[in-house]
Amino acid sequence: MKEVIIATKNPGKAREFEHIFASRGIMVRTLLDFPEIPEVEETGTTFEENAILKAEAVSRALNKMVIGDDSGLMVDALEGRPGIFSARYAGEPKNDENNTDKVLQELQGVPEEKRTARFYCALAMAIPGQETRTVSGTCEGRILEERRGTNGFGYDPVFYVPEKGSAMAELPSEEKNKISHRAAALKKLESVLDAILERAEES
Ligand SMILES: O=P(O)(O)OP(=O)(O)OP(=O)(O)OC[C@H]1O[C@@H](n2cnc3c(O)ncnc32)[C@H](O)[C@@H]1O
Ligand SMILES: [Mg+2]
Repeated sequence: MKEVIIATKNPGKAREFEHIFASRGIMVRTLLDFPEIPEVEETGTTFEENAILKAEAVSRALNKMVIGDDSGLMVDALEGRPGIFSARYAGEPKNDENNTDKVLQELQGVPEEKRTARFYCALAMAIPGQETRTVSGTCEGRILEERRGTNGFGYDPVFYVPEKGSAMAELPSEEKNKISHRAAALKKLESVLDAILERAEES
């Protein structure tokens, strides 16, 4: 069976990649399957740099093709924060609940029309002996005043998706996976990825 390795320890992301790839008959493995690989330090100054750091470190460790995902929430009224610091916005250790509370607090009193935001996802594909490629995708929305829904992960309960009329966390995973920043980025990797997986299966 075709297989793709994603350099993530985030179970929410892992689930999404599993769903997206399962529909195409591809099995996903993540760092949750390789507990011996240490967490990669995200020292980059952009989503792309961090995605590359994760993909290349794990690709070197396993000598295989690996995809890294660095993503986050950018809120206009907060000048793009939490941005690349989305995972640790409320401090260490990272905690989705506290991060979401912090964004809600910072936006207290900000009217609906000024609560615009977007999710951003950078993906890096590292292949041994080749130059790493990056792609990105976004998903536009705005920040709600309180949580809605229990699906998804991270900031999904406070992220309203106008085209769906619901919070991201109210959408079933099939719906999120059609419109998400992650799905948009992955679509741009599709053709390259298919070619690589075909070749891997033949050899
Ligand atoms: O680095 P890895 O191991 O992949 O896991 P992480 O959780 O640290 O992931 P990031 O460094 O990319 O940080 C992304 C943060 O942005 C948030 N985020 C990313 N994608 C999201 C999504 O689809 N829905 C909600 N929140 C998301 C999420 O809360 C993460 O903590
Ligand atoms: Mg991280």
